[in-house]
Order: sequence, then C-alpha cells, then structure tokens
Amino acid sequence: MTIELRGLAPDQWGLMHDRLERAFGGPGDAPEERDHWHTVTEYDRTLTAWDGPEMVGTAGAFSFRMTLPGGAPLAVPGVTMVSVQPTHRRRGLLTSMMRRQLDEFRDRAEPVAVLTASEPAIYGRFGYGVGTKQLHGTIDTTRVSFARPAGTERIRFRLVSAAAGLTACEAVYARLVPGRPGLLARQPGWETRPVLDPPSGRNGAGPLHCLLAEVDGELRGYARYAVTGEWNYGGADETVRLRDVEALDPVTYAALWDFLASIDLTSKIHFTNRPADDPVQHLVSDIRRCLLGFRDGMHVRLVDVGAALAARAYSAPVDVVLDVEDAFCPWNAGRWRLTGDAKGAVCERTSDAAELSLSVKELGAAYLGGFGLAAMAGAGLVRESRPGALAETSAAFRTDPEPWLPHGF
Ligand SMILES: CC(=O)SCCNC(=O)CCNC(=O)[C@H](O)C(C)(C)COP(=O)(O)OP(=O)(O)OC[C@H]1O[C@@H](n2cnc3c(N)ncnc32)[C@H](O)[C@@H]1OP(=O)(O)O
Repeated sequence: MTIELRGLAPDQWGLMHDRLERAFGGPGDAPEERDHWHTVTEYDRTLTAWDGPEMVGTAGAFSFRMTLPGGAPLAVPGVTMVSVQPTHRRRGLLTSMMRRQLDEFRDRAEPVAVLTASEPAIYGRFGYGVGTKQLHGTIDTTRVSFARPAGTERIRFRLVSAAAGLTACEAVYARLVPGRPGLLARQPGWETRPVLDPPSGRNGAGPLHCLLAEVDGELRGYARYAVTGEWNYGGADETVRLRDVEALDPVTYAALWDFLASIDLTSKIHFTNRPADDPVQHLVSDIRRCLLGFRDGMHVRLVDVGAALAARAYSAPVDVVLDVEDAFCPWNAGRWRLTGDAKGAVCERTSDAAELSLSVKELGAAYLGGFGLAAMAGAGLVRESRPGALAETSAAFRTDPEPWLPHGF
C-alpha cells in the first residue's frame, strides 16, 4: 500500500466531509453545522491521504489567536478534522499526517499547536499534553441556593433568541478573551458558532435561549441555555442545559446563576464545560449536590520550545535549566535556560547542567498554567536535579485564573 499525502482541492470538500463523518460514525452533521465547517475550512492547511483513487485520511488546522499567561495573544494552529478510514486504521496514517503537520507548523514559525481530542489517548505520543480542564456538573436546584451579592437588584434581565443576542454577547466575550489563558479570539467565520442549534442536536431540549443581564441599559453579562421537556408522574422535572454564562463583573455573574436556578418547572442545571476555577463553586450553598467533575479540555504541543516558553509571562520570577525529551520533534530535545517573570521571558539553548528533566508532553500540559509541574513530578514525570528548582518553576508556570477553552473545534 502506498499512501500519498496531498492538499485539499476546492471541489473535494464534500468528499472530505463525508469521509470525516464516516470515520466519526453517528448520524452526521446537520446542514447548518456542515455549512459552518465548510466556511471555516482553510484549504491551504488541510491534508488528505490517498490510497490510489480513495481518500482515506484527513487532517486540518485553523489559524487561531490564543491568550497566553500574561494576556498576550499568540497565533496558534488548531488541529482539527483528523480522521483515518476504518479500512486503513493502525497502519501509521495518522502518524504520517502528524509528522507533516508539525513540520509545517515549524516552517510557519508557529511555536505552539492546540487541539481538542475525540479521545485523549491519541495525541500524547505526538507530544501533546492536556493543558486545560473542562468542569462539568449537575446542580440540584431544589436543594442548592445561590448567593446574591449586593447590587443584583439593579440588574434587568431580557430573554431573546440566541441569534438576536449574538452580536451584543460577542462584544462581552471579546472583552473577556485577554483575561484568561487558553481563550481564542473569535476569527472570521466563527461568529455564529456559539449559537448553532440544529433541532437534530437538541436531544430532547427546546431551542437555545439567550438571557441578557443589563444595568442601566448596558449589557453586563449573558447566559445561553435550553430547557429539556422532562415530566414524570410527580410533575415537571426539567433541566436547564447551560451552554454559556459570562459576565463582566461578579455581581452580574451571581445574578445570572441565581436566575438560571429559579426557572419555573426546572429542578437541575446541567453543564459540561466550565473553567475548573469557575466562581460558581463559591456561590452555591452545597457544593456536594453540584456533582462536579472534570475531564480533559484543550491539548497543547510546544512546536518550538524556546519560542513558546519565551512567548508567555510567568507568575513568579523563574531561572531554570530544563532538559527536554522530544522524540517526535527532536529539534526541541536538550537543555534550555528559561529566565522570566510577569513582564516576559527569554528561553535559549544552554550547556549548563539540567535542573529539571521532563518530556515535551509535560511541558505542553504545564504551558498554560492549568496543571502543576509539582503534581507531574509526583507521578515521576518531572525530575529535579537542583533542590528548589521544582517548587520555583511549578509556581512560576501556574496561572490565576486557570486556562480554559469554552468550546471544541
Ligand atoms: C483533533 C481531532 O480531530 S480529534 C479526532 C480524531 N479522529 C477520530 O477519533 C475519528 C476515528 N478514529 C480515526 O479516524 C483513527 O483511528 C485515528 C485518526 C484516531 C488514528 O489513526 P491511525 O492511522 O489508525 O493511527 P496510527 O496507525 O498512525 O497510530 C499511531 C499509534 O497511535 C495509536 N492509536 C491510534 N489511534 C488510537 C486511539 N484511538 N486510542 C489509542 N491509541 C491510538 C496506535 O495504536 C499506534 O500506536 P503504536 O505506535 O504504539 O503502534
């Protein structure tokens, strides 16, 4: 079998999407979702794998801008649309596409790549580490009450359709992007993604609503949610399925949650992707009845260790020699001296003795500040050769607030 990797011709998008849907299984995308993916496809960043006349593999990348620790944006490729046909799995096609992609990212001088994985076990071998978490929960709103700080009485709520509220909500979201590592600035073509709501994807819920929270006519926050239609012999037992909730100040944030918890006929709020440090944990009267948990969010790959580590800021002064293992991108392997603080950093090759040793996967996991190097050392994945280096470096890498990405791609 000879597999050839090529780009994507303009008339091949439909075939590529059909192949993707076949590899992913399930009913496939609704027409509006398909249109969205078509709009945002970057042809010059899409790879296809061919076995003779058959397209048997796909992989793409989106040109995103991601907030780094410290608040600066960085251009990052968001790896996407990865698939290998069931007839061609486990013969190294994904490996060859990852090879091609990472070489291209390096040629484009993109020091960091990100992705959201269908399965977390796939990408570690290519040097991606889990860099953000997704907090999920189901809050029993018949038992849990929410704090209402002073000032909530000034907030006026309006309910509109998700589409009608979109422009105003996007302006709020844009103001929040620099404040949390991992957030992606909305790129052209992505504006309507937050309100895509095909009936076939609602799983028993009604349409997506947009709740606007205003003070003196100014929008201060919003929530997007749908309500399921569950009733049983005891009466209504509906669930608020929360998609987004964002606010520019804590009073509005508290008021939004309190509103969501008090919608008639509902008894639960269910959410699948909030930041791990969501302040909602401090608003509730009973955290146990929120059934909180977390899973992997965005996976992060340092394509160029030196440029990536120099691009972010650090929570505390750091001066450390890192010895990095990177079998898949050997240009990163070896020793780097990282010197930085809250204002910026320098990271250069050094022949000085190593103080911390780790693989590029652990460095990717720590990069946005959501996972601690000290915890990874507890698992034997980071090794300290200068006493104190681990505690200093771990503290410097951590970020407050925690990194987060509110959606997949
Ligand atoms: C960012 C995104 O787009 S995420 C979406 C990923 N796509 C999907 O999940 C769709 C369904 N799955 C597929 O299309 C394919 O199975 C893929 C893309 C996940 C894997 O493609 P393959 O060509 O089979 O991978 P390849 O043969 O290169 O495997 C390389 C290694 O990864 C391992 N691997 C591949 N897929 C998986 C998996 N799902 N879970 C665990 N390990 C895996 C292989 O066993 C192999 O290990 P080895 O080197 O120790 O032998």
